[in-house]
This record gives sequence, structure tokens and C-alpha cells, in this order.
Amino acid sequence: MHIRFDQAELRYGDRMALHPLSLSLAEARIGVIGLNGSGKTSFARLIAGLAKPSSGTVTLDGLDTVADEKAARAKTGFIFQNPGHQIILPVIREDIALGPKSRGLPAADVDRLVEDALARFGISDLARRRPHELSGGELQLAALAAVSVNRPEVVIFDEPTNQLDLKNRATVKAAIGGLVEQAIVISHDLELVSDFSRVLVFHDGALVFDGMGEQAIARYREIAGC
Ligand SMILES: Nc1ncnc2c1ncn2[C@@H]1O[C@H](COP(=O)(O)OP(=O)(O)OP(=O)(O)O)[C@@H](O)[C@H]1O
Repeated sequence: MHIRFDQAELRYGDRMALHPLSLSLAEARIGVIGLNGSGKTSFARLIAGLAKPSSGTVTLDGLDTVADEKAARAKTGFIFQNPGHQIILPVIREDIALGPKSRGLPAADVDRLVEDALARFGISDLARRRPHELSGGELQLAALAAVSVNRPEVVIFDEPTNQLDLKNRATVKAAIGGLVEQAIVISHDLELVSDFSRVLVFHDGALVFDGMGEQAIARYREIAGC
């Protein structure tokens, strides 16, 4: 999918979360790194239509996230920093079914889509569990199943390996690596994005580097002074 920012900025009152930004993104894997408060989530929220630009535009394949809000939002899926909060129904299976059900699909189709989504991320055995019965990595996969069942073209991850042990981290990394969808990954876990061909570095609400993973990490280290 082709994501385009045209002088898009985001202000919260008089705080500038994202300075006017113009860029085009079409790569399959895009990393986003930078210090806390540098504007990474603001950037992602603009793509997902969860925030409206204070000025300028953001378009997804030409669809404006404000003027064509519904169609643009259907193209994106967002996995929040704490995926446990986005699983709203008590049982994983029901939560994954929510999207297809809301599209009015017949029950048999809903069941098939849910089974496929569970199988796709290797979590069929977790279908009847409750969110608090899952590990952090399993929660990421459950949220990913619930998002992917709605067939977004891009999935945005906000710190997907935050607080995960090495095993869960590897599971999530493999799941992201195996996605057929485009993925935008915000991360403080630099290794996760190091082999991405496009990584954006934000600092103080501005894009300060846009290039290959290793070079982006080097720039970020300079900024962080370590
Ligand atoms: N809802 C809000 N109201 C006011 N200010 C906000 C809001 N959301 C973010 N900000 C401010 O905008 C700036 C950018 O925040 P943002 O969440 O985009 O940063 P981030 O790089 O994702 O940070 P982190 O790595 O800590 O998640 C920060 O100064 C933050 O305090």
C-alpha cells in the first residue's frame, strides 16, 4: 500500500507532537524508532486514522484519512502497546469473531475465518482461553489474529516486543516476519527492525533519518548519546 504524508502535522493544544511531514511509504516492512516522546505513536496514529492531522493530509492509496475516513481505516490494523486492552470480549475466539460478525457474515463463514486466523498464527489451542490466561507473546498473536481477520493491508505494531521474554520475542518477531501484509513496527527493540530496508528515526516530533535499518540505528544511537 502507498502511504503518503503531505505536510501533515499533529498538535495537541500548543504541543507539537509531529512537525509538518511529507513522505511516501510503500515498503513491506517499515521500522519507526526514537526516544520516548519523539512522535512515533503520533505518526502511527495518523496513518491509522486514530488521529486527524492538525494540518496537511495523510492518504492511503489515495484515500484521505479524514475525507475518506471509513475506507481508509479499513486498510489498517493497529496492535496497541498493551494488546490485552484491545481484546474486549472475554474469550479469544469470540473476540476474533467480532470483526467478521460486524460485517454481517453468515455464522459458518465467521467460524471459518476465525479458525483460519487462529491457525495462521498457531494459536488454535488458545481459542477458548481468556486474555488473562495468555502470555505477553500469545496476547500479541491473539490481537494479530483479531486484526488480520478484518483483512487490513497494513498492520501497525506499537512496541510489540515490549516486556516480552526472549522466547515470546522470537515468536512475535517470526509472526511479523511471516506476514503477507505490509507492517509498520514502532520499537525500542532495535534488533527487531535492524534488517528492515526502511527505518524512520524521529526526534522531538521531527523525522531526522529515513533509510536502512543499521544506519537508522546508528543515527538513533548518536541522538541518544550511547
Ligand atoms: N493525547 C495527548 N495529549 C497531549 N500530548 C500528547 C498526547 N499524546 C502524545 N502527546 C505528546 O506528543 C509527543 C509525542 O508523543 P508520542 O506518543 O507520539 O511519542 P512516542 O515517540 O510514541 O513515545 P514513546 O516511545 O514514549 O511511546 C510527546 O511530547 C507527548 O507527550
